[in-house]
Amino acid sequence: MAIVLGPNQYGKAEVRVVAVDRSTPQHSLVDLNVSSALRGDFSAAHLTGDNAHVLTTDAQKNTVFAFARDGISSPEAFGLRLATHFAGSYDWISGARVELESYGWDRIAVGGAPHDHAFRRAGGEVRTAVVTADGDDLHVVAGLTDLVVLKSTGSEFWGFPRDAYTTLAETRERILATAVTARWRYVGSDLDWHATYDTVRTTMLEAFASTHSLALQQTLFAMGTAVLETVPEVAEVRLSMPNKHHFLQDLTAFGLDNPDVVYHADDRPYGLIEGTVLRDDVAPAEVAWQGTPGFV
Ligand SMILES: O=c1[nH]c(=O)c2[nH]c(=O)[nH]c2[nH]1
Repeated sequence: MAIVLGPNQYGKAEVRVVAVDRSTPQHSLVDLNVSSALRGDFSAAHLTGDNAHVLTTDAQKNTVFAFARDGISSPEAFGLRLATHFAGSYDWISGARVELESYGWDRIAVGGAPHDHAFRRAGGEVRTAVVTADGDDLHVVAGLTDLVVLKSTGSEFWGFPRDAYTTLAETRERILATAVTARWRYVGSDLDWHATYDTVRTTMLEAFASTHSLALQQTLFAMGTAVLETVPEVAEVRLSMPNKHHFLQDLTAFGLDNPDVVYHADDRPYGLIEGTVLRDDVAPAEVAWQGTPGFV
């Protein structure tokens, strides 16, 4: 029996970088959380503490700030620049994974006009990107987290089996609410990242709204399908959608009826519906997802 080093990667996690564009009186800013991880032959550092192959995590952090000096056009483009730089920097580095979160800032309206240099953090939703350089291959997975949506009708749930522990009543009318976490993998690494992101996000929202839902699972598949039908550059969509239950509150103790008016928004437990929707003619690329924890 021998004990050997298995797969490994290392880098700097959660570099918080804010880049301000002051080139016109109307400033704009990009606010990112960037994590880099290098892959390659780092066995000596692990086995003997020989750091000759270790491009320091401190240098990786510095690279993020230095590259930001040139401006950040999009999380995807910035991630591609970093990943190709790291993967090409030494011959023992075979690849790099760069994960980015992008926090939105909206202009504060003053007297109804958008202010030039005062901003309000946009809602809880976060745009994400994961760029992986694997040898000469580049993979871009874009995404979002915490896109919270609700439908006040157009959702039913019935027809499920009733075992000894099933107490849930069938319903033809319920609130459907979820916080979408989605990641989608692009084929190609030279897209209009902002426009494509906006199209995917809008398509998911429209599919959520317009699908008459018989299950959150059906809504998930409809959302993924709509994205693949609308954006040919997307190869697969992975979705994680908690079922944010809204239970009709019993008001009979107060002599009141409740004809689908008053609900208890329960925060936990929640159903967790997760799935992948993909084209069957596109080659899988598991390396694009390596290091991304959880279902998506
Ligand atoms: O859309 C739903 N899917 C389920 O799998 C499920 N299970 C449950 O209790 N309620 C729901 N709703």
